[in-house]
Amino acid sequence: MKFPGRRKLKHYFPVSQPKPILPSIDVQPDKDTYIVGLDETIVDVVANVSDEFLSQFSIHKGLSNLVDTDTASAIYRELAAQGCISDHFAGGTIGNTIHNYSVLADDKSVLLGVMSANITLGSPAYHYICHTSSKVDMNHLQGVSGDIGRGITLITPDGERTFAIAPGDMDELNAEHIPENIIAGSAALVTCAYPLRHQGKPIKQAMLTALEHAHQHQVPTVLTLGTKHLVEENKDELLDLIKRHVNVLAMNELEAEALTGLSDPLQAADQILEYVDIVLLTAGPDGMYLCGYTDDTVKRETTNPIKSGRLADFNRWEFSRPMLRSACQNPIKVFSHIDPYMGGPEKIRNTNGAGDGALSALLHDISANHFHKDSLPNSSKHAAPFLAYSSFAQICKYSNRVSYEILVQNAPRLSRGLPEREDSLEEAYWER
Ligand SMILES: Nc1ncnc2c1ncn2[C@@H]1O[C@H](COP(=O)(O)OP(=O)(O)OP(=O)(O)O)[C@@H](O)[C@H]1O
Ligand SMILES: Nc1nc2c(ncn2[C@@H]2O[C@H](CO)[C@@H](O)[C@H]2O)c(=O)[nH]1
Repeated sequence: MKFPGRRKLKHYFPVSQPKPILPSIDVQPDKDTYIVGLDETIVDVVANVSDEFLSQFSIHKGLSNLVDTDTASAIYRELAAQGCISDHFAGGTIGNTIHNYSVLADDKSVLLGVMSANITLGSPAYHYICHTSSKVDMNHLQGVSGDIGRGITLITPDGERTFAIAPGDMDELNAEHIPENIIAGSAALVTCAYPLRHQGKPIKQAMLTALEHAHQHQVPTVLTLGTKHLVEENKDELLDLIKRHVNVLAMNELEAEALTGLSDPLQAADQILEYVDIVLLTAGPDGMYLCGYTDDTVKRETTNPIKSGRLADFNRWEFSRPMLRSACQNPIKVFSHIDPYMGGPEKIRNTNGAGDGALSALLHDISANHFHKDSLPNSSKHAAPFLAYSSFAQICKYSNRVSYEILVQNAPRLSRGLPEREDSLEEAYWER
């Protein structure tokens, strides 16, 4: 397990202070630290198109649109005819998140979902496996006779990404295929709201079963909202699911507004904290918010400049570490915000996966805490039952840095981890 590291506020990078030494003799190698992700298995077919192309096929810009096989084939034919397909990547919002987690933590994650039982060269399943980290354990996938999903990812000239999803067999995951013991031993279970839009498909029950197992075994549950119209269309069901089963909720500002009716991210996060323990809210060029709870007795005041928005002095306690609300005797709400790292890349060609990247950093911090607690249960770091290894402010910096990396790489999955120390930072920073 690689640790998330410390980052200076100025650049949000790791600094050179010595890292805590972890015990080497008493680490039990057979005691894995891992997270579990449940997803619709999707391969992204990436193409650059005009805004008119989206209108031609009645595709809503910026959203994830479900399309039938005929429409997907027609779009694909048109893209091939125009010669604008630029790549095939493994995708799926949770597939991306756990791949990135495994790259950042240099450690194992387990993917639950379906996979074509017979994989031929060049098929969607083939591309999925080729582009997934070898640290993602795929031994618990359920075999299906058909194809996994295809997510035609249409990038418009402004860098915005829009999906046309042809589901294939991606929603055929059965509840009987969910391994309770694997979930029970994990540091967190992460899944997304997308299965809710496939009423009548087995994946929805599989997801609920996985969440119930996690809940039963006190494994933190993490849900990402996916896309705005999914939230609008399934709001009541989603809220019910969130209140019953979810500890950490991740979303962008549009999804937060769809859920709460509040366009101000801080106010939306404040309301969502009535249902969950941690909110990760990304807001594109406005950066991101990480909000949650800590106990009044262990709260820590920030030394960063105090910020005010719709909530006054909202980041005052951002140096505190997250806790479950139910683990606090006197819970207080904590809010942290960060602007995009270095103002964001100079040119953004494609924003696909920036939010997934932020979530993978938060998961890394949660699992590092789990690992540290297993290894050194008497450490002062565990004087209270914290949910994460670092403070809200520190996790914000880490998540933001990972989002930046996704944006500059122009791909939703990290091809390498972050450097421990970025020595050339000063030159790179001032040269711009
Ligand atoms: N235009 C931008 N300029 C600077 N930074 C950006 C921009 N867009 C995104 N970012 C960075 O990436 C993070 C996540 O972006 P965003 O809110 O767009 O995620 P998202 O909509 O959930 O993306 P996805 O669903 O594709 O993963 C932001 O918090 C910010 O740090
Ligand atoms: N699981 C799932 N992922 C999706 C869907 N639509 C888009 N995505 C993924 O979202 C990722 C970006 O966040 C892309 O890599 C897409 O594959 C969907 O309907 N289900």
